[in-house]
Amino acid sequence: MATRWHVAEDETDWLAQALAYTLAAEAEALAEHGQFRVCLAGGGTPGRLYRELAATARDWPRWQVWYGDERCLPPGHPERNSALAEQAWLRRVPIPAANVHSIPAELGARAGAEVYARQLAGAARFDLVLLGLGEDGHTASLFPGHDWGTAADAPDTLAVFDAPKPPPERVSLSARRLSEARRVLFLAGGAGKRAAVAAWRGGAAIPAAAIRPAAGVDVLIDQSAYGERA
Ligand SMILES: O=C1O[C@H](COP(=O)(O)O)[C@@H](O)[C@H](O)[C@H]1O
Repeated sequence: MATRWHVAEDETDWLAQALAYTLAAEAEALAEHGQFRVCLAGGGTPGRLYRELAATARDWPRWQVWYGDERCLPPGHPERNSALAEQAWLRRVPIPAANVHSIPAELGARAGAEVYARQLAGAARFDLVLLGLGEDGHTASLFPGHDWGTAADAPDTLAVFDAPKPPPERVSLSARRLSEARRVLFLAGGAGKRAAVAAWRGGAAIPAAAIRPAAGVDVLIDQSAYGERA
C-alpha cells in the first residue's frame, strides 16, 4: 500500500493543499453518487481546514459528516472533537442537522461505540477520511499498545479505555472501518510530530500505519514535522 508524503512549503501552502484535496474528493463523490461522505479528525490540527471550509460556498445538503473518534465528555464540552468542527465550521454553514453524525460519547465508551456502530451499519463507505497524527503515532483514538481493530472481522467502532492522552475514555472507529474509505488524508504539522513521522517513514508499526485503504494514504505535513528539506 502506498503512503504518499506531501510536504507543504508553509502554512498557506499546507492549507491550500488540504482544501484542494478535500474539494477534489467532494467532486469525485458528487459525480459518482450525488453525496459526499466525509469522516472528520479531531485534535487541534484540522481546525485551519475546517475554518477554511466554513468560508467556502458548497452544496452543503449533499455533505454527510461523520467522526473518526470522540472523547467521552459531556455534550458541548470544548475538548470534544465535535466541538472543534462545530465551532469552526459546521455551525457556520447551512448543513442540515440530520447530515451531521456525531458520536454519542457522552454515553460512555461502551454504549457510545454500540450506538455509533448501529448508525454506521446503514452507512456506505466514506469518500474521504481525515485523520490526525498524535505525537506517539496515534490516529483517531487508536493508541500504541491498544487494540486497533485491524482484523478483517473487527467491528466498525471500538470502546477505548485507558487512553494515554486525556480523556482516558473514548470511542474510535476501527482501523478496518477507516481503511474502507475511498481516500484517506492525514493532516499533521509541527516539530512535535517529527518523531512519529520518522517512525512511520522508517516502517514502525505505529497506529497511523494501520490505516491501509486499497488506494493508499496521503499524508500532508509541514517542513518541521518532516524534519528535513523535502
Ligand atoms: O486526541 C486526539 O488526537 C489526535 C491528534 O491530534 P492533534 O491535535 O495532535 O492533531 C486526533 O487526530 C484525534 O482525533 C484526537 O482525538
